Amino acid sequence: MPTPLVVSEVAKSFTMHLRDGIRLPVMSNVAFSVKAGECVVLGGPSGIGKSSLLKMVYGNYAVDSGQILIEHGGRLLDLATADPRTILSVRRATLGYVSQFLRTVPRVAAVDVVAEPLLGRGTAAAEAREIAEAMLARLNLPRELWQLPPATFSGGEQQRVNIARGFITDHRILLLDEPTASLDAKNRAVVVSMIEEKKAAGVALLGIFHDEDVREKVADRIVDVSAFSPRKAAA
Ligand SMILES: Nc1ncnc2c1ncn2[C@@H]1O[C@H](COP(=O)(O)OP(=O)(O)OP(=O)(O)O)[C@@H](O)[C@H]1O
Repeated sequence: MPTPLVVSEVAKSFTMHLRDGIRLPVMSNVAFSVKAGECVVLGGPSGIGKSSLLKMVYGNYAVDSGQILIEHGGRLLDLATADPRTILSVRRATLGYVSQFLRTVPRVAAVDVVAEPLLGRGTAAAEAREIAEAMLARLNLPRELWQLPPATFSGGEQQRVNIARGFITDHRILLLDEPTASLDAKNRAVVVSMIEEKKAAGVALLGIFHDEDVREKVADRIVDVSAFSPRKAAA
Protein backbone atom coordinates (compact mmCIF):
# COMPACT_ATOMS: atom_id res chain seq x y z
CA MET A 1 0.00 0.00 0.00
CA PRO A 2 1.50 3.39 -0.94
CA THR A 3 2.20 5.98 1.78
CA PRO A 4 -0.96 8.17 1.96
CA LEU A 5 0.89 11.49 2.33
CA VAL A 6 4.38 12.42 1.13
CA VAL A 7 5.63 16.01 1.27
CA SER A 8 8.80 16.54 -0.73
CA GLU A 9 11.11 19.52 -1.33
CA VAL A 10 8.38 22.03 -0.56
CA ALA A 11 9.25 25.73 -0.34
CA LYS A 12 6.95 28.58 0.62
CA SER A 13 7.23 32.34 0.92
CA PHE A 14 4.58 34.98 1.58
CA THR A 15 4.32 38.00 -0.70
CA MET A 16 3.49 41.15 1.27
CA HIS A 17 1.39 43.12 -1.21
CA LEU A 18 0.98 46.07 1.13
CA ARG A 19 4.75 46.35 1.53
CA ASP A 20 5.84 46.74 -2.10
CA GLY A 21 5.41 43.02 -2.74
CA ILE A 22 8.41 41.95 -0.67
CA ARG A 23 8.72 38.20 -0.25
CA LEU A 24 9.17 36.61 3.15
CA PRO A 25 10.56 33.09 2.95
CA VAL A 26 8.69 30.90 5.47
CA MET A 27 10.13 27.46 4.80
CA SER A 28 12.15 25.42 2.35
CA ASN A 29 13.18 21.80 1.79
CA VAL A 30 10.12 20.55 3.67
CA ALA A 31 10.16 16.77 3.46
CA PHE A 32 8.27 14.20 5.53
CA SER A 33 5.65 11.52 5.08
CA VAL A 34 2.75 10.07 7.03
CA LYS A 35 2.04 6.36 6.86
CA ALA A 36 -1.32 4.67 7.22
CA GLY A 37 -2.16 4.29 10.91
CA GLU A 38 0.40 6.87 11.98
CA CYS A 39 -0.10 10.21 13.73
CA VAL A 40 2.62 12.73 12.92
CA VAL A 41 2.64 15.93 14.96
CA LEU A 42 4.11 19.20 13.70
CA GLY A 43 6.31 20.75 16.39
CA GLY A 44 8.35 23.90 16.86
CA PRO A 45 7.89 27.33 18.44
CA SER A 46 5.00 29.73 17.88
CA GLY A 47 5.14 31.47 14.51
CA ILE A 48 7.50 28.94 12.92
CA GLY A 49 4.94 27.87 10.30
CA LYS A 50 3.04 24.84 11.62
CA SER A 51 -0.43 26.11 10.67
CA SER A 52 0.86 27.41 7.33
CA LEU A 53 2.27 23.96 6.55
CA LEU A 54 -1.04 22.31 7.40
CA LYS A 55 -2.85 24.79 5.13
CA MET A 56 -0.44 23.93 2.31
CA VAL A 57 -1.14 20.23 2.72
CA TYR A 58 -4.88 20.98 2.61
CA GLY A 59 -4.42 23.09 -0.53
CA ASN A 60 -5.50 26.39 1.07
CA TYR A 61 -2.04 27.92 0.67
CA ALA A 62 -0.19 27.53 -2.62
CA VAL A 63 3.42 26.36 -2.46
CA ASP A 64 6.27 27.95 -4.43
CA SER A 65 7.79 24.60 -5.37
CA GLY A 66 7.86 20.95 -4.35
CA GLN A 67 5.32 18.16 -4.21
CA ILE A 68 2.48 17.18 -1.88
CA LEU A 69 1.67 13.63 -2.91
CA ILE A 70 -1.67 12.25 -1.75
CA GLU A 71 -2.96 8.75 -2.32
CA HIS A 72 -6.35 9.40 -3.89
CA GLY A 73 -8.57 6.89 -5.69
CA GLY A 74 -5.80 4.29 -5.89
CA ARG A 75 -3.15 6.59 -7.36
CA LEU A 76 -0.72 9.25 -6.20
CA LEU A 77 -1.73 12.80 -7.01
CA ASP A 78 0.32 15.98 -6.54
CA LEU A 79 -1.88 18.41 -4.63
CA ALA A 80 0.72 21.18 -5.12
CA THR A 81 -0.10 21.36 -8.83
CA ALA A 82 -3.70 20.05 -8.82
CA ASP A 83 -6.48 22.26 -10.19
CA PRO A 84 -9.16 23.54 -7.76
CA ARG A 85 -11.76 21.01 -8.92
CA THR A 86 -9.38 18.13 -8.20
CA ILE A 87 -8.53 19.59 -4.79
CA LEU A 88 -12.25 19.68 -3.93
CA SER A 89 -12.71 16.07 -4.98
CA VAL A 90 -9.66 15.04 -2.90
CA ARG A 91 -11.18 16.84 0.09
CA ARG A 92 -14.53 15.17 -0.40
CA ALA A 93 -13.14 11.63 -0.66
CA THR A 94 -9.67 11.46 0.87
CA LEU A 95 -8.41 14.45 2.83
CA GLY A 96 -10.24 15.68 5.95
CA TYR A 97 -9.41 18.77 8.02
CA VAL A 98 -10.44 19.73 11.52
CA SER A 99 -9.66 23.38 12.10
CA GLN A 100 -9.54 25.06 15.48
CA PHE A 101 -12.70 27.04 14.87
CA LEU A 102 -16.07 26.07 13.47
CA ARG A 103 -17.26 28.10 10.50
CA THR A 104 -20.92 28.26 11.38
CA VAL A 105 -23.58 28.36 8.72
CA PRO A 106 -26.56 30.48 9.82
CA ARG A 107 -29.74 28.59 10.70
CA VAL A 108 -28.28 25.09 10.20
CA ALA A 109 -28.74 22.84 13.26
CA ALA A 110 -25.60 21.40 14.91
CA VAL A 111 -26.63 17.83 14.05
CA ASP A 112 -26.94 18.75 10.36
CA VAL A 113 -23.59 20.56 10.38
CA VAL A 114 -22.07 17.29 11.63
CA ALA A 115 -24.00 15.03 9.23
CA GLU A 116 -23.32 17.12 6.11
CA PRO A 117 -19.99 15.50 5.03
CA LEU A 118 -21.70 12.08 5.06
CA LEU A 119 -24.53 13.34 2.86
CA GLY A 120 -21.89 14.62 0.42
CA ARG A 121 -20.50 11.08 0.28
CA GLY A 122 -23.85 9.47 -0.47
CA THR A 123 -25.11 8.33 2.97
CA ALA A 124 -28.90 8.47 3.37
CA ALA A 125 -30.14 11.45 5.43
CA ALA A 126 -31.66 9.45 8.31
CA GLU A 127 -28.57 7.29 8.72
CA ALA A 128 -26.23 10.32 8.53
CA ARG A 129 -28.24 12.05 11.28
CA GLU A 130 -28.13 8.98 13.48
CA ILE A 131 -24.35 8.74 13.17
CA ALA A 132 -24.06 12.52 13.79
CA GLU A 133 -26.15 12.21 16.97
CA ALA A 134 -23.97 9.38 18.23
CA MET A 135 -20.84 11.52 17.68
CA LEU A 136 -22.37 14.49 19.51
CA ALA A 137 -23.44 12.25 22.40
CA ARG A 138 -19.93 10.78 22.61
CA LEU A 139 -18.49 14.30 22.76
CA ASN A 140 -20.93 15.18 25.57
CA LEU A 141 -22.72 17.94 23.69
CA PRO A 142 -26.01 18.45 25.60
CA ARG A 143 -28.92 16.92 23.69
CA GLU A 144 -30.92 20.17 23.86
CA LEU A 145 -28.28 21.85 21.67
CA TRP A 146 -28.38 19.34 18.82
CA GLN A 147 -31.23 21.03 16.95
CA LEU A 148 -29.84 24.55 17.42
CA PRO A 149 -27.45 26.39 15.08
CA PRO A 150 -23.99 26.48 16.74
CA ALA A 151 -23.47 30.25 16.24
CA THR A 152 -24.32 30.99 19.90
CA PHE A 153 -22.52 27.95 21.37
CA SER A 154 -19.50 28.34 23.66
CA GLY A 155 -16.01 27.95 22.20
CA GLY A 156 -15.69 24.39 23.50
CA GLU A 157 -19.17 23.43 22.28
CA GLN A 158 -18.42 24.78 18.80
CA GLN A 159 -15.12 22.92 18.78
CA ARG A 160 -16.88 19.65 19.63
CA VAL A 161 -19.33 20.17 16.74
CA ASN A 162 -16.33 20.77 14.52
CA ILE A 163 -14.55 17.62 15.75
CA ALA A 164 -17.69 15.51 15.23
CA ARG A 165 -17.98 16.87 11.68
CA GLY A 166 -14.29 16.21 10.95
CA PHE A 167 -14.22 12.70 12.40
CA ILE A 168 -17.54 11.47 11.00
CA THR A 169 -16.19 10.38 7.62
CA ASP A 170 -13.69 7.64 6.82
CA HIS A 171 -11.21 9.92 5.03
CA ARG A 172 -7.84 8.15 4.67
CA ILE A 173 -5.91 11.29 5.67
CA LEU A 174 -6.96 13.63 8.47
CA LEU A 175 -5.38 17.00 9.28
CA LEU A 176 -5.93 18.30 12.81
CA ASP A 177 -5.23 21.93 13.73
CA GLU A 178 -5.37 22.04 17.54
CA PRO A 179 -8.60 20.08 17.83
CA THR A 180 -8.45 20.03 21.64
CA ALA A 181 -7.54 23.70 22.25
CA SER A 182 -10.81 24.75 23.98
CA LEU A 183 -11.79 21.44 25.55
CA ASP A 184 -11.91 20.28 29.16
CA ALA A 185 -10.01 17.19 30.32
CA LYS A 186 -12.99 14.84 29.90
CA ASN A 187 -13.56 15.83 26.27
CA ARG A 188 -9.84 15.92 25.50
CA ALA A 189 -9.77 12.27 26.55
CA VAL A 190 -12.67 11.52 24.17
CA VAL A 191 -10.77 13.13 21.30
CA VAL A 192 -7.62 11.16 22.17
CA SER A 193 -9.60 7.92 21.97
CA MET A 194 -11.18 9.03 18.66
CA ILE A 195 -7.68 9.65 17.27
CA GLU A 196 -6.55 6.22 18.49
CA GLU A 197 -9.51 4.63 16.69
CA LYS A 198 -8.60 6.45 13.46
CA LYS A 199 -5.05 5.14 13.75
CA ALA A 200 -6.31 1.60 14.31
CA ALA A 201 -8.45 1.98 11.18
CA GLY A 202 -5.33 2.86 9.14
CA VAL A 203 -5.96 6.59 8.78
CA ALA A 204 -2.88 8.80 8.32
CA LEU A 205 -3.08 11.75 10.73
CA LEU A 206 -1.09 14.99 10.66
CA GLY A 207 -1.73 17.45 13.46
CA ILE A 208 -0.77 20.38 15.64
CA PHE A 209 -1.30 19.93 19.38
CA HIS A 210 -0.10 22.54 21.83
CA ASP A 211 -1.38 20.48 24.75
CA GLU A 212 1.67 18.44 25.77
CA ASP A 213 -0.35 15.72 27.42
CA VAL A 214 -2.47 15.11 24.30
CA ARG A 215 0.60 15.32 22.06
CA GLU A 216 2.42 12.66 24.05
CA LYS A 217 -0.58 10.36 23.95
CA VAL A 218 -1.27 10.56 20.20
CA ALA A 219 2.06 11.31 18.49
CA ASP A 220 3.97 8.50 16.85
CA ARG A 221 6.53 11.00 15.58
CA ILE A 222 7.16 14.74 15.85
CA VAL A 223 8.32 16.66 12.78
CA ASP A 224 10.10 19.82 13.95
CA VAL A 225 9.09 22.57 11.52
CA SER A 226 12.02 24.76 12.65
CA ALA A 227 14.27 22.44 10.66
CA PHE A 228 12.66 23.87 7.48
CA SER A 229 12.65 27.50 8.60
CA PRO A 230 15.05 30.23 7.48
CA ARG A 231 14.79 31.50 11.08
CA LYS A 232 16.37 28.31 12.42
CA ALA A 233 19.85 29.88 12.46
CA ALA A 234 18.58 32.68 14.71
CA ALA A 235 16.59 30.41 17.03
N1 LIG B 1 -1.28 34.64 4.80
C1 LIG B 1 -0.14 35.09 5.36
N2 LIG B 1 0.50 36.18 4.88
C2 LIG B 1 1.66 36.60 5.43
N3 LIG B 1 2.27 36.00 6.48
C3 LIG B 1 1.68 34.91 6.99
C4 LIG B 1 0.44 34.39 6.47
N4 LIG B 1 0.10 33.29 7.20
C5 LIG B 1 1.07 33.14 8.13
N5 LIG B 1 2.02 34.10 8.00
C6 LIG B 1 3.25 34.23 8.80
O1 LIG B 1 3.97 33.01 8.71
C7 LIG B 1 4.57 32.69 9.96
C8 LIG B 1 4.11 31.32 10.42
O2 LIG B 1 2.74 31.39 10.90
P1 LIG B 1 1.94 30.10 11.38
O3 LIG B 1 0.60 30.53 11.82
O4 LIG B 1 2.04 29.06 10.33
O5 LIG B 1 2.83 29.65 12.64
P2 LIG B 1 2.56 28.55 13.75
O6 LIG B 1 3.84 27.79 13.91
O7 LIG B 1 1.36 27.75 13.41
O8 LIG B 1 2.28 29.46 15.03
P3 LIG B 1 1.42 29.21 16.37
O9 LIG B 1 2.06 28.04 17.07
O10 LIG B 1 1.61 30.49 17.12
O11 LIG B 1 -0.01 28.97 15.95
C9 LIG B 1 4.19 33.81 10.92
O12 LIG B 1 5.28 34.71 10.99
C10 LIG B 1 2.95 34.43 10.28
O13 LIG B 1 2.85 35.80 10.59
